[in-house]
This record gives sequence, structure tokens and C-alpha cells, in this order.
Amino acid sequence: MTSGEEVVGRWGGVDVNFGEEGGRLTYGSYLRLTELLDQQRLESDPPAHDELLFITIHQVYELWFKQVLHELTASRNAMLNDELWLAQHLLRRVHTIERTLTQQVDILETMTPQDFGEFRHRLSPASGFQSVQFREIEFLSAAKDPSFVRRFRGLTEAETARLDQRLTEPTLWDSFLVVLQKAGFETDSDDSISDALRKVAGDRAHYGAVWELAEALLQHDELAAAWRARHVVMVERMIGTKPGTGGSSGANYLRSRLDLRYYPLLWDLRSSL
Ligand code: HEM
Ligand SMILES: N[C@@H](CC(=O)c1ccccc1NC=O)C(=O)O
Repeated sequence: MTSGEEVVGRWGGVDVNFGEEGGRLTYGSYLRLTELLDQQRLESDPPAHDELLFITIHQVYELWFKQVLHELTASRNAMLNDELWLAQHLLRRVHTIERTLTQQVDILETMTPQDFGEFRHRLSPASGFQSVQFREIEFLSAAKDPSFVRRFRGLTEAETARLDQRLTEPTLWDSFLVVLQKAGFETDSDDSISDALRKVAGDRAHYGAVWELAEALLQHDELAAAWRARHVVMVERMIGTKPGTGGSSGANYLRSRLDLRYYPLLWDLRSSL
């Protein structure tokens, strides 16, 4: 304990205090539950039964996106600092979150298209397309596309600043290239990078940590693709071929995003192994 803090109890043989100025921390105050549980406001009136589920699912997604950004940013920084074990450890945590995010679609699919139809017309022009954190994850992973920032409507200043920052800062791929350079490889062209990847893959005894990192990046890429595929099938089940509330062609637009890969050179490598 630091001096000046009041000891107000003992637990398991150790002195404990109950937070600042002796105010007792509770489960609810620590987790800010009054604020958190007061954030579900329905648009439908009279309230559509399933709208609470729809809002809850999306809010849970955004909380996990926040965590994913926290971990990916730290993993990127770890690569830049030559901390390869930490970088792959954090990526593995991200994988487990990403699997959970894809599984969550099952819960939303307990909603029928008819029940979604009760409140869907109230949502326009809002859409998942406007998820800033989702786009931050794409930018940080390596898929930087400034046109998304231009197409966003109604961004706050802080959100624009966050996206601009993600567009300028190093991606996970940039930091992986630094790892390859520090391992003695040239990375000035796709050919030299592919060459380096083949050497790493061919001598795992020597380049084990670099190989594990490459595999963890590929896994992140694969799990993002799995989410996109799961999302579009859910969309077809819910709204068929209707246009999206965000103004796109709907499932057609989403299908055009299915081939997106963050790390094409890691996929190309497969053909030469
Ligand atoms: C009933 C469930 C859902 C339907 C029918 C649906 C439908 C759509 C449609 C049609 C689009 C294309 C943009 C547009 O609106 O024009 C879209 C985009 C998107 N949705 Fe959903 N969505 C659903 C649930 C979710 C959930 C739970 C999330 C989780 C955050 C989500 C995240 C996104 C994201 C991130 C995009 C942009 C994808 C991209 O640009 O690649 N959606 N959604
Ligand atoms: N774009 C969906 C509506 C939707 O799913 C949505 C609406 C508002 C906020 C988030 C949403 N989720 C994903 O797109 C649709 O066209 O039905």
C-alpha cells in the first residue's frame, strides 16, 4: 500500500482499502452498470419485441471491436519493438474474440425476417457500414481504403480523427515487414517479400518465431473472411435481395467484399509450399 491510503479491511491476511477516499467499490460502480444498462433505446413505437436483441448484439460487437483494436494495436507495437512472442500471444487472443463474434450471428438469427420487418424501416439510413471501429480494424490490419472515410455520413470530429490516424499509422503488415527486415531479409518488393516468406517457411527451426507470427496473421485474415461470409448469408436470410438501409445494393455489395484479404502474399505462399 502507498502511504496516505486508508486501510479499511483485511482480506486473506492482506490489508485492503476500498477505493478512493474509502468509498467502497461495488460490482455495479466498477463496471458502470447504471450507465451501461441505460444505453438501449428503441426506435420502434410501440416497441418491437426483437429490437432490444438487435441493439444488444450490436453494442456487444462494438465492445469487442474496442478490445480487438486494443490488442491489435499492442500486437503491432510489439512487432515494431522486436517482441515477437508478445505479438503472436495478443493475436491469438484476437482470434478467440473473432470466433465469438462470428458465433454471435447465431443469436441474431433467432430473429425472423417478419419480426425484423417490424422495426427495420425505422433504421434507415443507419447501417453497419457506418461502424467506425469495424473500419479501424480493417485499416489497422492492412486494408486501408480512404474512400470509406469519404463515404461515411455523420461522423463526429473525433471519429474522423481516429480514422485519419489509422490511415497514417503503420499496419500489422508494415510491422511484420519490419520483423522480416530485422531477421535479415529484404522487403522492398513483393518478390523479395515472397522470397523471404519461403525461406522462413523452409527453415522453421531457425525462424520459428517469425513463422508463428505469419501464421497468426493469416489466422486473423481467415477469421475476418469467415465473419464476412457468415454476415452475408445472414443478410440473405433476413432481407433477401433488398437494398441495404445504408444505401448499398445489400447482399450483392457484401458479396463483392468476400474476396478481400489482408495479407495476399501469405496466401500466395501456400501455392509454393
Ligand atoms: C439483421 C441483421 C443484419 C442485416 C440484415 C445486415 C445487413 C447489412 C447490409 C445490407 C449491409 C450493406 C450496407 C447497407 O446497409 O447498405 C451491411 C453492412 C455491414 N454490416 Fe450488417 N446486417 C446485419 C447485422 C449486422 C451485425 C450484427 C453487425 C455487427 C457489427 C453488422 C455489421 C456490418 C458491417 C461492419 C457492415 C459493413 C461491411 C462492409 O462494408 O464490408 N451487421 N449489413
Ligand atoms: N443494413 C441493414 C440494417 C442493419 O442491419 C443495421 C442498421 C442499423 C445499424 C446497424 C445495422 N447492422 C448492420 O448492418 C439492412 O439493410 O437491413
